This record gives sequence, C-alpha cells and structure tokens, in this order.
Amino acid sequence: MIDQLIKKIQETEAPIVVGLDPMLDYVPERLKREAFAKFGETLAGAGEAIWEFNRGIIDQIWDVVPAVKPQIAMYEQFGIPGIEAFQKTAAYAKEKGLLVIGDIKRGDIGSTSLAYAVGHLGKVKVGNREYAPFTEDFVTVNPYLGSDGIRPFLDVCKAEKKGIFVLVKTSNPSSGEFQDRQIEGRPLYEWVGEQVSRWGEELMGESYSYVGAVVGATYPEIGKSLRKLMPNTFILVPGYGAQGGNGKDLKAFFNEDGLGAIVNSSRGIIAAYRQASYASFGEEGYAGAARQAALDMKADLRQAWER
Ligand SMILES: O=c1ccn([C@@H]2O[C@H](COP(=O)(O)O)[C@@H](O)[C@H]2O)c(=O)[nH]1
Repeated sequence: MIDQLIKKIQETEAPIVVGLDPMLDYVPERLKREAFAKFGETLAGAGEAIWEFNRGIIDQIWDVVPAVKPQIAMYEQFGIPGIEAFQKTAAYAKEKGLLVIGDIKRGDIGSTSLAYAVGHLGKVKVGNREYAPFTEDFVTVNPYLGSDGIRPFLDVCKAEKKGIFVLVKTSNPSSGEFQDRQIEGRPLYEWVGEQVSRWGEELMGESYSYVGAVVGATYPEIGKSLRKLMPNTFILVPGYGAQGGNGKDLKAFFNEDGLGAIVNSSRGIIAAYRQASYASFGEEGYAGAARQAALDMKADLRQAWER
C-alpha cells in the first residue's frame, strides 16, 4: 500500500491528504434540510448529512489528491449512523481511486489490538466466511502500550499489504508534556521514532516502509531531527492550516527524493468556504471551495517537496 500511496502522490504531484472531519456545523443548510426530511433531526439524519457532505467533497477532490483521512471521532459522535457514514465515506473514496487513512488512533493489549487491526485493516471470520468490515488502507496507531500492542497491526499489515502510521510527535500544543520528556538524555519521541523505524524494517515497500509515523507540522525542528532518524519511514504530517503549519516550514519533513511525507489538512480544506478567501464560493459551493483550497495547498507545499 505504501508503494501505491507514493505512486499516487507522484501522479497528482500533491503530497496531500484531505482530512474528512465533518462537523454538522460545516454542512450546508440545504443538505441538512434534505437529510432531516428523510430521517428527522436524529442521529440517522446527522449521519446522512455528513455522508452527503463528504460525497460532495470527494467528487471534487478525487483527481487532485492521493488520499483522504476520515477522523473516526467525528463519525462516532453520531453513534451507529455516524459509523455507517464513516464506512460509506471510506468505500466511496476507494471507489473514486483515493487511498484511505483511517484516523482511529487505536492500540491496546495484544488481543484487543488484534481485534482493532482485523476490523479496520483485515478480515474477520464469521463461521466459514470472512468479512472486511472497514476498508481503510492505513490506520493511525498509538504506540504507548509497547510492542505487543503494535505486533498485531504489523501481522495484519503483512498479510493484507496495508499500513499504519504510529504517533511519534503529535501536533497539539501540550504534546511535549510526555513526548518531549528526556529519557537517558534523549526525548521520548526519539525513542519512539527509532522503534517505529525498527518495526518498519520487517515491512518494507520499494523504498519506504508500510510502518509510517505521525509527526506534527507545528514542530518543524523536531520534524527535521525525526526525518534523519527514520530515513525509510513515511511521515503523516497533521497540523497544516487550521493549526498553523505552513509549506515553508515543512521542507525538513521530506527526503532528498522529494518523498517521505504526506501532509494533512482537514478544516482548512473541507470548511474552506467559511474562510474569507473562499467566500465567493458560498455555502452551496463548499465542495468547489474545498477543491480550490487543496490546489492552493499543493502550490504552497511545492516549495517544501520540490527539489
Ligand atoms: O498529531 C496529530 C495527530 C492527528 N491529528 C488529526 O489530524 C486532523 C487535523 O485537523 P485540522 O482541521 O487540519 O487541524 C484531526 O483529525 C486530528 O485529530 C492532529 O491534528 N495531530
């Protein structure tokens, strides 16, 4: 899957993942009216509204970016209909040729991690049959339970040729409270990064590993040191746009080959129509605004990855 991701990045010339983090607030009034007319002001109505919202965005961006990253929390808040919207979104994105990174941040004791890995990346057995309940290509994983919490993900990735992105240094303001703690003279994120690189050795694609890392755009200096520490690790970089990260700070996340990183923007793209610079699209043009925002991000990132 990492090789497919790289191929799509090269085809689109856009190391960009569009974060599908829909809030009901972002959904245009007309879409909400139609969804509520069918299902009432219910969880099912909300699920329908966010699914239709996502479909509109996917229709506008599938040919300009390689991947989408649905954030499962945004769907889980609407219960079962939200989860259905998550899966419908992932399946539709794949139908349109996009790769799907499920931002699920899972990780637990081994047996529980196995269930997460099987459910999201693999196949679950029911009697004599096997089902792939969710259809992501990659998921995000929390490493803080240690290797036995990661091992099941590695095994399923090997069997299914899928990938994971392990949290190494997150983009949020207080990520340093634990992640920057010095242990034997080095920050914890470096210990984790080193281990991610080691896990990745057993799951190599052509030049990068199926085991990637999450490193926030909001910490470019740390991005630089982690880039050196994990040369074959693909980095998923959240924190661009709404959290303050921008193209000129991101050069160090990329390798000399112009590859090695994919940058996420969620609110900055899917809610672009609410920003002054895209206001001319209006609420009805929300998906067109998302396309333009993705193209503008591509131009902004060019300075980071083009050599
Ligand atoms: O360190 C991290 C890890 C994950 N995220 C997720 O990425 C998006 C960011 O959304 P924006 O609207 O572009 O800020 C969101 O789903 C986060 O949960 C992150 O921000 N930082």
